[in-house]
Amino acid sequence: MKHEPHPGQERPVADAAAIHIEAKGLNKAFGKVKALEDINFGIRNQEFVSVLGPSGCGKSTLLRIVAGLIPYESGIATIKGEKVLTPRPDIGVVFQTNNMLPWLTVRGNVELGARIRNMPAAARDSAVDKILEVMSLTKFADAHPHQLSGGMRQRASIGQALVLDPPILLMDEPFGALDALTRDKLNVELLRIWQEHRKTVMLITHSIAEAVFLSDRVLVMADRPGKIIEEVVIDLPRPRNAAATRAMPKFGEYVAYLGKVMGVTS
Ligand SMILES: Nc1ncnc2c1ncn2[C@@H]1O[C@H](COP(=O)(O)OP(=O)(O)OP(=O)(O)O)[C@@H](O)[C@H]1O
Repeated sequence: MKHEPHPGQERPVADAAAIHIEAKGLNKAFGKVKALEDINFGIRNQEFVSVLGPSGCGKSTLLRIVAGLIPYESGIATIKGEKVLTPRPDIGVVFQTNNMLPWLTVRGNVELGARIRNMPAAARDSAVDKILEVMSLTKFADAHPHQLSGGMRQRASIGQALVLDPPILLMDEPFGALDALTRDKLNVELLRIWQEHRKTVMLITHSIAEAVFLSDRVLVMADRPGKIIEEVVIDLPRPRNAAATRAMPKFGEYVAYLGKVMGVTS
């Protein structure tokens, strides 16, 4: 695997080269189904890495292992050098179907993590206000989930994950259930948040264009058993802008190359 720094990548903080998320020789089976075999990768502090692959290749399994949500058989997964055993407060997780409780308002849902961690009320209120603003949900703070559009619900889910300001964000197809236009808009919002707050991000996606637009690096998985078969450094300049970045010839070249690797284009 290639972990050396690459051109076009700004590293503003001193420990930016530190590996935040790492897997070495990771294996996972569900009964006779070998979901993951010999997975090796590292994600650096503040790096944005996407994982692409066909349905069933083990992407969600990998993310859940890194999140400390499911056990694994052999090899090791680490966060900041510590073996992953259980969920950690320095990791925010966003899933495809949102985790919002229907009887709570948007504010009530977004502040859940802060309440569970016993954040003092004043700090909690100001953290939630800030997140609602960042996610453009201030006007909907008192609405209930069923009153929101799909895109707004996913923004609220991202808000839930961000409220404790975790340095690491794991996202499992967060925009998979949305229409293409809403998805493009949320891609731009996610990029803005990442550019402002610089988190270490692992994003699972089925969209090649989404992966190229957002990422510093893309890992491609194949199935049966789930393996990483390719790693592509996305050397597009940052900050990225939807129209300008997508119009770059290099953007099209990355999309075409990844399509070829995944067998979706000839
Ligand atoms: N709890 C489970 N019990 C049994 N088998 C499972 C379980 N979770 C996942 N699997 C199997 O492990 C393999 C990998 O599943 P996983 O959900 O990680 O794939 P994925 O790449 O995320 O798929 P998708 O893109 O469709 O979400 C599949 O064959 C799946 O059927």
